[in-house]
Amino acid sequence: MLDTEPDLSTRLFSHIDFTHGAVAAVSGGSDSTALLLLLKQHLDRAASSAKLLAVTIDHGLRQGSAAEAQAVAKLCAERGIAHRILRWSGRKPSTGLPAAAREARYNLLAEAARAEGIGLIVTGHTADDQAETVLMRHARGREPADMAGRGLAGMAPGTLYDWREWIVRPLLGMRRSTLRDFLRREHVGWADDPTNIDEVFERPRVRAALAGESAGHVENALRLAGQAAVERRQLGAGAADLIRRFASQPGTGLIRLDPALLTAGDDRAAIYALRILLATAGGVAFLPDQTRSEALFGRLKAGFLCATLSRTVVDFRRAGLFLRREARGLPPAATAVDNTIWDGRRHITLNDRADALLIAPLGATAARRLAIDDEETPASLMRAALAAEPASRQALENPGLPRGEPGSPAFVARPVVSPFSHFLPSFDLAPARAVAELIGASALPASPWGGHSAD
Ligand SMILES: Nc1ncnc2c1ncn2[C@@H]1O[C@H](COP(=O)(O)OP(=O)(O)OP(=O)(O)O)[C@@H](O)[C@H]1O
Repeated sequence: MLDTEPDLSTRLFSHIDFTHGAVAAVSGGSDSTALLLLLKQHLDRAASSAKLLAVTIDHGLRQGSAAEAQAVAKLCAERGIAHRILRWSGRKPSTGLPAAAREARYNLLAEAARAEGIGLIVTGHTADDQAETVLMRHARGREPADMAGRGLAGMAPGTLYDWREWIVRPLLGMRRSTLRDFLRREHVGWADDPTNIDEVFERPRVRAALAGESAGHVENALRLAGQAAVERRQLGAGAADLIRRFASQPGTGLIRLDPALLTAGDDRAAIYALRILLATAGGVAFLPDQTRSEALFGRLKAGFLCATLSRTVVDFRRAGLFLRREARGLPPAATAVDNTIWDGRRHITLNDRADALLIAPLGATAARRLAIDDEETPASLMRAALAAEPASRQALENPGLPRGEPGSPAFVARPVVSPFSHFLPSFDLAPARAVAELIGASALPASPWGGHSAD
């Protein structure tokens, strides 16, 4: 081994907090195999008590995947690394297979981490993957105004999964060729996934195109991503600041924006804040379209209105600018499932698991019976927001039960920051934190970078 290699693993991992261990996602390809060996080297030297679990997902999608997983198991056994193979046993869709496989993979990795009390998953995404991602997004050119600030930032160094586990990508600044050189020196082989060169798919096409370009082409793409990431973080910090200064929550499900937001002076950040709040109030995973959000912002500047965007009613009147979930398209009454998200907005925790509990929107009739004692906010708005909150059917039908708030003692409905509750790229930490504080969502888990800021 070259003398420089301990420096390499220190450089890659020393800013990450491994106190609570790590799951290494190892497919058996060159990148994640190198990731595993470099991480093991680092932990042996710097954090020998930290738990390391390598996990390989066998998607069962091509011949040979089980053998590749076994090869990783063998390598791990030789190196004294705990390893698990997890199979994707769910239904395989006929369209959108790569996305479904990715979703299943992250879910299995997160479950494995949770089972071991580990809050950190590391993946082997490289600078080459980053360049491909940026070029693909560039080529698609969707929503140019938005992509300039967000999508072109590429993959974030970290992503919070389900508001719980951090997925960290320590190799994002490393070229694949460097990692392969490392493996060759270590005399460790790797598997080549044939789908990586199957040009039916977009990523392999971009990969092949990049292989024919000079190194400068990749560097340009990475520089572009770096600049876009800085812009995205700045925009997020600006939006977070505006949310803290101008947004409040007068009642459950109701967000009030001080109209001074419209003239605060930073329209880009205000529109970004508005988009995040619209998605949150509506329980939508994606931010509303940039162009429509800009148009809405322009109309708000012009005066009072009532409009709907992203399943959210935007009601601007003398008393203020209010956002709430529209009444249309709420989930029908259904048996509550513990630890699930209701309507994209509320995390449901059941207190009493013995009984089948029916949850339905509270509805306008029941909301009308609730006592509202808020002098500043129109009671009709408070009630309209409460009508879209989850309530147990039992509580609704039993007039003897106490009123005042929807819900029931049988479950807790905790707000979630909808656009970031499943995947929160570290670029967007600041606005996610500001919205979580605003709506009373759970606090974010500690950052994997400890005192360093790599987000
Ligand atoms: N079968 C697998 N088992 C475990 N980890 C995997 C598997 N496939 C991919 N990974 C992890 O994901 C990283 C990226 O892999 P790859 O680029 O093939 O996936 P991707 O579909 O682009 O993933 P992503 O959606 O996260 O970008 C790998 O370096 C590895 O850490």
